Amino acid sequence: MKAHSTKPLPPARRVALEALYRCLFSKQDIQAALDVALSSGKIDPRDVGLATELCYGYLRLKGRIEYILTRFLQDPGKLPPKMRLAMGVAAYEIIFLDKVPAYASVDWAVEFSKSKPGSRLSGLFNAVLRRIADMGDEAFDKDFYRKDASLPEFLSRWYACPQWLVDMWWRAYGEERALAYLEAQLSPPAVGINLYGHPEAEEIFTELAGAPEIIDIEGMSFALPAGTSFEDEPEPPLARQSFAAREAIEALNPSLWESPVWDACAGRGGKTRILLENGLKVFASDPHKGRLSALRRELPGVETFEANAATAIPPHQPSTILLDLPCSGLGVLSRRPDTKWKRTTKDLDDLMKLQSEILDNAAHRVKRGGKIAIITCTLNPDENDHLIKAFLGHHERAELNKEWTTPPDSPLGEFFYSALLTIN
Ligand SMILES: C[S@@+](CC[C@H](N)C(=O)[O-])C[C@H]1O[C@@H](n2cnc3c(N)ncnc32)[C@H](O)[C@@H]1O
Repeated sequence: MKAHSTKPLPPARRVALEALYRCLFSKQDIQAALDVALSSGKIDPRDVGLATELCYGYLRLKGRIEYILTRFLQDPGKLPPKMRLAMGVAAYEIIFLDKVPAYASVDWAVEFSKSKPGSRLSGLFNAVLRRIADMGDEAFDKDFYRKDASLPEFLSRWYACPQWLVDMWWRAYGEERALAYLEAQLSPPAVGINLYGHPEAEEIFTELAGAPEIIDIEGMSFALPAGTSFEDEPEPPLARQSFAAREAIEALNPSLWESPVWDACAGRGGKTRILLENGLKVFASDPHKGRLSALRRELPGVETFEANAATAIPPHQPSTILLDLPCSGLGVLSRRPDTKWKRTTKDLDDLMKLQSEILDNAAHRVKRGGKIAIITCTLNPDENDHLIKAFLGHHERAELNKEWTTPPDSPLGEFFYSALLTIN
């Protein structure tokens, strides 16, 4: 007799599995995938919270969980992808979510396994998930992950990162920094908020300055500890803004830049805000229509146009160009943990090529004696200092004024690189 599930999945698990499937198999960004999955019906706010936690938590720890599954399953690769994902999410709940009793996780996952007609997976799900529930502290014991492993293999399992990334960080940054980066990407980052344009910004800042939970304040931005949640999502004129990104641009002293500034990879305008806050006159462009419309909504006074910065001729000659470059995002895995499962080394090569084309075009467009500011949110020397070094190698008129990187022990949990050049 065929086993068929009749019980629908509980809402948070339905949303999480749909979002994770879209994210991992249709390559959608996790937040976009989650927004789509959440839009399919009215969902209790507690379920929204649990679905979000399952998506981000699972993606942060997916490598560790998959290793655990290989220890209890003869051939996890034989499970259909949706089933393997469901087993992984249930395992994540059992190991990492104290507030969900293990039997509840086993229950929904076993029920879900019956939805594949004729597969007889329920016995397997039951057996594997019960063994995981019996692991107790062993799941948090590093020795469990060392079995038959070289050091890089162990690090890849424990820090839930693909091995090419572990190898690259170790090679490029050395043991101490690589371990700091690996550790940081396992937890959510600090929460950053920007108040530019808020009519009561001054009062709010005076109140906030003494608040014990504030990690840092600068200009119109402040950072709160990871996991800080709000009853309602901040709305304009409040905006979420990575405080580490702010530090990267502030390190280049934007208050001393000359206007007009062309923000040539402006996206939704996160950095545009900081430029405006520094009293600069800005015009902004990006090839992505949706992001540019968000910028227009949030910062209506800014002149914008759609453009590829590798080839565009801007409508005015800029004195300064800000290049918040499209990059591999390996410095912000704490915020976007799906990136580590999707990036390939081929992507890194393609991005480097685009970055150097953008940089070359900027060198031709900026006025003589003007500046180019570069920012990336990645930890990959080829997209950071090596990119700049190669640029300086074939642009005689270019001069490096400053380079900056988020310190590895930053409490913000995100890592940026920035550099300032003068084109003489
Ligand atoms: C790191 S994000 C920018 C974030 C934005 N500056 C902010 O602070 O909100 C990189 C941006 O580069 C844009 N981009 C991608 N390819 C580009 C290209 N060829 N020329 C210009 N921008 C590009 C992406 O659409 C994305 O918005």
